[in-house]
Amino acid sequence: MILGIGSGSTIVYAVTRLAERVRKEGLKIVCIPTSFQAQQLIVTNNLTLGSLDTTPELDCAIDGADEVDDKLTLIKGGGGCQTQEKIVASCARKLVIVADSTKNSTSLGQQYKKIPVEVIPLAYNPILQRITQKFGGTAELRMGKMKAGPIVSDNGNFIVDWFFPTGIEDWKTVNERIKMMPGVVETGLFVDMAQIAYFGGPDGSLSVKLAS
Ligand SMILES: O=C[C@H](O)[C@H](O)[C@H](O)COP(=O)(O)O
Repeated sequence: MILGIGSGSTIVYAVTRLAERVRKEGLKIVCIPTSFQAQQLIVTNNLTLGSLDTTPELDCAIDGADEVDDKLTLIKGGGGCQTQEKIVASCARKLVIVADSTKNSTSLGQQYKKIPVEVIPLAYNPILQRITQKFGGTAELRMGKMKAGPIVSDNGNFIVDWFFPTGIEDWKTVNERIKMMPGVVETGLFVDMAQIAYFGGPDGSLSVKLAS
């Protein structure tokens, strides 16, 4: 199986379990990373590392999410990895989301208040202005906590966080319009990409949401 490996804190649990099964059951799995973190995760768990250069068609990708609505529209990119995550997910026949129950919502904005957008550094200020002029809300350049200056993505770009207003329903159109702005590399909006989401509860319970 060719499997995309997502980024973030939740995917770590899935990869640990996957590595256990590969060891015990001798599963043959090639893992395609979605970030530097995912690559390290694959290597440190002794899984087989692949790339889109050699395997551009994936059976499945597993990833976390910052919020999942009832249509399985996702907000991703809390860790700034949405561009590679979306590329890998777009190459996979199936996208499976693993998250804790706080990420589960009926409509976006109930849990997570912003859409991360990866941008070419030169364009960050015009993009901050265009997004808020077109759609409202506020937007800011993501700054480092330990690093002085802006966060730089794995692709060498900046991240703009758009704190969107309430009431937006047509996320597909919003996503397309933001993507058309010169300098935008990728948004953290994943529309019609995930087929299934698993949510773990604090008591060990599991709930599942399927794309309609
Ligand atoms: O950029 C980061 C990714 O999109 C993550 O998958 C997302 O932020 C969820 O991360 P976590 O599992 O840490 O909540």
